[in-house]
Amino acid sequence: MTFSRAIKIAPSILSADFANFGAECEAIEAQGCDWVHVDVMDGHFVPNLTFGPATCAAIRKHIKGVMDVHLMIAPVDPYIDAFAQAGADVLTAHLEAGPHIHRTLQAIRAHGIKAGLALNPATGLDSLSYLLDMVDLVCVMTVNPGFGGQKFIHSQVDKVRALRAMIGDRPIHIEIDGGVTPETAPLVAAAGADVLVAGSGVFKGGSVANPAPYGENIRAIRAAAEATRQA
Ligand SMILES: O=C(CO)[C@H](O)[C@H](O)COP(=O)(O)O
Ligand SMILES: [Fe+2]
Repeated sequence: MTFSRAIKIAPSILSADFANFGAECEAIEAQGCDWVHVDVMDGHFVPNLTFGPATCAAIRKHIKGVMDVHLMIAPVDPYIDAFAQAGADVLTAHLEAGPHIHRTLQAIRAHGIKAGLALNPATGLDSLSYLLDMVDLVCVMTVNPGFGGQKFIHSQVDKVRALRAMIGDRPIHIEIDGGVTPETAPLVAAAGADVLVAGSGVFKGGSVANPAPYGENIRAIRAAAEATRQA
């Protein structure tokens, strides 16, 4: 993975057909997405359950590009090895998921993959200043984690702007997760985000049998984000 601040669209398969993940991943890649975002939920850290490392390993075989795994689980440390071995290119843990996030990030990087740090909407940037040499991606949650299809939380745009200033020239991605649409994408892109996760915003209107809407949705989000970058 070479580092670039170009806009990347990362569809969240939380909004895909759960009985058809392989074909869904192939469809969104064929329709022009950049990364595939995989949401792991444990029913404890967040009030919803999805799947574990075996499903991630199965999905991996159907993704040619970057598999971006978002762990919404606590504790997280006992599962880092399993998700790394499942083929994650980026493995993201939550700052709020345990008392030893520095150790968690070390454990992810020990696998030679990118370490991501996710922040809930109510979490500030203070602790991050001590972790900047340990992260390859910071994920700003623009919804409370746990469900797709929620409304974008506008207070997070200022956080993205402050994060952009804090990161400076370091090769760290800023990822936005939750409520991304052609209306909200320009706000976060202008503030400095480069990875835009979108679940409902990409999958709406389409299916494996009719994937063209996936491409239209991806292009609409990308165009809106890129327009504000150039403005
Ligand atoms: O991590 C997540 C939820 O916790 C999902 O990635 C996120 O919600 C994407 O879904 P949508 O674009 O529909 O908001
Ligand atoms: Fe996510």
